[in-house]
Amino acid sequence: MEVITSLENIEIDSNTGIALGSFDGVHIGHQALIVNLVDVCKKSNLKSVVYTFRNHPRNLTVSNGAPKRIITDKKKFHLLAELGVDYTVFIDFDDYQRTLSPEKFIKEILKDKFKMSYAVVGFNYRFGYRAQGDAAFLNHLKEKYSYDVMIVKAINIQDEVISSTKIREFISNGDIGKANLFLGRNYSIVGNVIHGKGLGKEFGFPTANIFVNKDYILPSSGVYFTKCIIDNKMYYSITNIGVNPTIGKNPISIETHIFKFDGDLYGKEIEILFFQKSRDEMKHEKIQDLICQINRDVQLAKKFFNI
Ligand SMILES: Cc1cc2nc3c(=O)[nH]c(=O)nc-3n(C[C@H](O)[C@H](O)[C@H](O)COP(=O)(O)O)c2cc1C
Ligand SMILES: Nc1ncnc2c1ncn2[C@@H]1O[C@H](COP(=O)(O)OP(=O)(O)OP(=O)(O)O)[C@@H](O)[C@H]1O
Repeated sequence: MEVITSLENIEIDSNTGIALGSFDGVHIGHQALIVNLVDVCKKSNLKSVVYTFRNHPRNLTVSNGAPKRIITDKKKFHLLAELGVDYTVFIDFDDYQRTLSPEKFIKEILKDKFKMSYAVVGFNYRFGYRAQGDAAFLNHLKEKYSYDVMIVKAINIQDEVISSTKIREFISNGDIGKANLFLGRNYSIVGNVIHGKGLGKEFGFPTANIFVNKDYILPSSGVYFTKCIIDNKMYYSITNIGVNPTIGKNPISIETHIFKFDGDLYGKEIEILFFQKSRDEMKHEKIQDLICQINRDVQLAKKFFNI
């Protein structure tokens, strides 16, 4: 899959089918839409394109700004490539994009630059200046600009429409089961290992502390059953997210105790896959109580993973 970062000199050697949206999380609804896109493109000899933005459009359009992100750009590209997408457009949502009328967006970008013959959008997709365009409008102009439109109906799980917004809520409430169900895979955090307080080793539970930038949504503070991917190898682990109240006043940290691992991880990128929340973070009276509790946490994780 090729990532297109500028609208200048686009060189795609055939007409295209284009899916439109932010696709944060690439959840089950997004996946269904993209499977349809790739399928229709294969049948009609078109290149498949996902048209998305580097920054969330709500950055420029609403006062409380963009929502926190679920996945990294790298992970998004990886998932889209796995689904068979040929090109992902990944450009800045700037004033030019923001002020384009829906019709101009169709003509000047989708038709003139990408030779679009098929548009694939969800039931609730909106686009163009002040979100004036929607799926029905895209349909309305299809003869004028000669393209077809597929409007994907709402994909639900347990009578709830899947959306990135709901998944962010599940994650921040620690409802990992629901987040995983809607994502169609384990929710995960990717980040580089940084230095922590250096106390974990003393307690007998060394932890890899992960740096995550503040643009990302985080699970509620507490202890989670997790697995870690390090250099393409999977390990069982247990992860604490919180301010470590037993130890004093600390900024929020994400730290993972990895089972059967004792290598040096500083500076390395690791991925933590979340399975279930076990408990909330607590302030213990004594350090010894915290150590006993972590021991119990580890036993529960081993039981959970059947190891
Ligand atoms: C499984 C697990 C559970 C934890 N639970 C708590 C907790 O309930 N309360 C708390 O203050 N700290 C908790 N911690 C965080 C420890 O205080 C932390 O690992 C220790 O301070 C070492 O931090 P460091 O990696 O920055 O050296 C937990 C850590 C782990 C790995
Ligand atoms: N559950 C769903 N079923 C079908 N299509 C969907 C679903 N969710 C999103 N889509 C479609 O996928 C494309 C990308 O949508 P978008 O990135 O806005 O996702 P979203 O989950 O609705 O996000 P948010 O909750 O942040 O608004 C759009 O065309 C949208 O209509």
